[in-house]
Amino acid sequence: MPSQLTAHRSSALAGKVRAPGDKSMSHRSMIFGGMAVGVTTVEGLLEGDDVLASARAVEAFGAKVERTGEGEWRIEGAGGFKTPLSVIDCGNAGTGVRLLMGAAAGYPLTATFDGDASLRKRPMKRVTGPLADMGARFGWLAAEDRVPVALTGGTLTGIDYVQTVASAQIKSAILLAGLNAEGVTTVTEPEKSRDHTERMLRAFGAEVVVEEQGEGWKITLKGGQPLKATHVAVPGDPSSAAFPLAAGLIVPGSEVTVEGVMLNSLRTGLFDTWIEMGADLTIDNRREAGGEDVGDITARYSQLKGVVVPEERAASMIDEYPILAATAAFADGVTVMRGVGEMRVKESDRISLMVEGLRACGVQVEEEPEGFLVTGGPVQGGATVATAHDHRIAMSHLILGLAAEQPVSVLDPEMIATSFPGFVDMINGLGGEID
Ligand SMILES: O=C(O)C1=C[C@@H](OP(=O)(O)O)[C@@H](O)[C@H](O)C1
Ligand SMILES: C=C(OP(=O)(O)O)C(=O)O
Repeated sequence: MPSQLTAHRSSALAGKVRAPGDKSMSHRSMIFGGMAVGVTTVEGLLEGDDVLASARAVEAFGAKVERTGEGEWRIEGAGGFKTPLSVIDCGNAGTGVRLLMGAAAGYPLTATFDGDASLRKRPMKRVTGPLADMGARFGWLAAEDRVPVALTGGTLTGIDYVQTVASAQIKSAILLAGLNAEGVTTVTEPEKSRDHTERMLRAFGAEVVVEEQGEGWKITLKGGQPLKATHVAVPGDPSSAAFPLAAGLIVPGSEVTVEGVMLNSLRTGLFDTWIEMGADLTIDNRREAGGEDVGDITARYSQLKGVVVPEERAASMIDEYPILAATAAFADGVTVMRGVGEMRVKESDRISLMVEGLRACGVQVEEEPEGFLVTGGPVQGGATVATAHDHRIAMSHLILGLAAEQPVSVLDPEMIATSFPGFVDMINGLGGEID
C-alpha cells in the first residue's frame, strides 16, 4: 500500500457489495476454537491483519490453524493453551490482546504479549486488574498499564466483578478466564455491550446465565467448563459496512447496498442515528445467519440534519463515531456526540484525531473532554490528515473526501488492512475515486 491515499470528489456511487466478516466474531472464533477440544470450522472469517494476529497467537498457544478456502478456516484446538515459544504479537488489535490475555490466564503457562506502536499506548490494567484478582500474575516489561506485559497463568478463582465502563473486551477477558477458574465468575456491566462472547460461548457448549441488571447485564458462568468445537458462520461487519453506506449517503445521487450485514442491536446504533438524521436507509431480506440477525442495507443520497446522539447509545456504536462525524460534516446543523470518552483509548485518541482532521478540511468542530460537536455545511477538504495507525480515522477521512470540494489525503493508510483489507477496491468498484 502507498504511504498515502487520496480521495477525490466523486460522481454518484452505485452498486451492491458484501460486507467483510465481522471482526469481533472473527477474533472470538479463532480464540474459542483454539481453547476448545476438537476441530472448529469457520466460514466468512475476516482475513484482516488483526484477526490473522489472533490466528498466529492461538497457533503459538498450541492449536493447529489452517486456511481451507476464502474466509474458511479450520482450527484444531488442543483443549487448552500451553506456553508459547515466542512473544504473542497482537499487532494493532485491542480485542485480540485483551481476549487472549483472559483466555490464557486460566492455563498453567507463561506468555509475553506485545503489539504495535498504537497498541503499546492503550490501557491494559482494565483487564489485567481483574485477572490478577482472580490469581493471574502480570509483569510490565516497559511501562505500567501497557504492553509488552508478561503473564503467568494458572489456578484462578472466580470473581464477582462490577465494571465501571461498558466494554465487551473487559467482560470477555474475565469470562474466558472464568471458564478455567474455580467456582463461579460474575461480570456486571453498567450498560449493555456487544454480546458476541456470551452467544458464542453457548455455541461452544458452555452454560452462561445472562440477567438484566439496571441498564446493563449480569453474566454468570461456572468454572471448569471445557469448550466443544463447533462451526461458526461469521456474518458481515456492521462497523465496516458503515463506510460504503456513508459514501452512499453523502455523495449526491448515490445508491449503495451492502449485503449480509449483522443487525445485532448492540452493534447498530449508527444506523438508528443516521435514520434520525433523515437518512434514506432501508433494510431488506432480514434473516438469520450464524446465530445473528442479518440483512441487506441500502443507503441512498440524503440531505442529513444534525442530531443529539443519545449518550446511552454509545456502546452500540463506539467504533462508528468517526464515520458518523464524517457524515455529520455534510448535515444541516449541529451533531452532538457526548459520553464517548472511550473513543480516546482506541487505536488513537479518536476524538482529537477527528477534530483535527475535520478542522483541516474546513469543518467547524468543538472538542470536549468526553465528546465533540460537528457543525455541517459544505466541506472544503484539500487537506492531508494524520491517522496515527488508526484504520477508522483513515477510512472516515477518505469517505469524507469523496464528497468534499477538494481532495482529502490520509497518511499511513496501511492500517486499513487490520479491519477492511478490500476497502479501497470496494469503494472504487462502486464508483468512488480513491488512489
Ligand atoms: O469486544 C470487541 O470485539 C470490541 C469491543 C469494543 O471495545 P471495548 O470493549 O474496549 O469497548 C470495540 O471498540 C472493539 O472494536 C471491539
Ligand atoms: C477499537 C477497535 O478495535 P480494537 O479495540 O480491537 O483494536 C476498532 O476496530 O475500531
